[in-house]
Amino acid sequence: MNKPVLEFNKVIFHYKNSEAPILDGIDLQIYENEFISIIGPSGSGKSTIFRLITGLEVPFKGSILLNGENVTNRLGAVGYMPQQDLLMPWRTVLDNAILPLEIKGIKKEIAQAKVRELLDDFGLQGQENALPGNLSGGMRQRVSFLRTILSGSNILLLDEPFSALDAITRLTMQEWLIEQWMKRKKTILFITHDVDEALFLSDRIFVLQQKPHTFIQEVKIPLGRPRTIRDVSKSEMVTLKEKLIDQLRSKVSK
Ligand SMILES: Nc1ncnc2c1ncn2[C@@H]1O[C@H](COP(=O)(O)OP(=O)(O)OP(=O)(O)O)[C@@H](O)[C@H]1O
Repeated sequence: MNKPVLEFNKVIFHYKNSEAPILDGIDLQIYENEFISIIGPSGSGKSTIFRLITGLEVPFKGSILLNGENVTNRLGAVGYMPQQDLLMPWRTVLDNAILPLEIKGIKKEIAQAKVRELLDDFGLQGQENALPGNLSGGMRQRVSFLRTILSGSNILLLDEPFSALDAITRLTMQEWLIEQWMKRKKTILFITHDVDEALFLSDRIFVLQQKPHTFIQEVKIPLGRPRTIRDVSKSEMVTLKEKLIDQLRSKVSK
């Protein structure tokens, strides 16, 4: 960990059609190769933070720096993977995956060759001509992640990517994601409602409190890497989990 790749400096934000502030002077630093999860009750502002990072929304005051620069159009500068995979049902795996390269104007054959190199790593070997409707949920999310990686950005925003998967597939996908993250040296911001998932994956967890947020509470995960799912059952992790659940529950009941 060294230089911040993403910084919020005193960011104040409310939606145009509402006076109610969501962020009220937030400072954040996210470092190279970090894995950060964001948890918080529904409506607490997790997706709003992603919308600000991508530039879909603009701070009322303050600045957001990406790789040290105050770029106004950040949409193409970060990789964004939405909750729904948004794969085009009429396009094959290969042709869905090449989309970010096509948008950049790269020739179809060159883009396809680049995707083919990655199919093995993404567990999609032999599936390149399959249509999304014939893939399992886990495979669809791997195609979607492959597309996000091909954005070429060092910062990836993943919005609850595994929430629709069954428990076993979800665990396999979490382990696979960590492998890919370590191999590709990306910085990941990951929204989840699942405390276990956040504990297993993250270096730090941002816990969203009551709106408006004047600061964001963060929890450092006391586990090294590589880690296994069993590490999350260690007594210190169980205590941390209970603390996080209590905090989230108290916010919901307020
Ligand atoms: N386009 C919008 N215009 C006005 N208010 C909005 C808009 N989008 C979201 N909000 C409000 O901003 C607040 C934060 O919403 P946001 O979607 O960021 O929450 P979230 O934590 O991602 O919720 P969830 O977990 O349900 O996805 C909510 O009160 C929501 O109603």
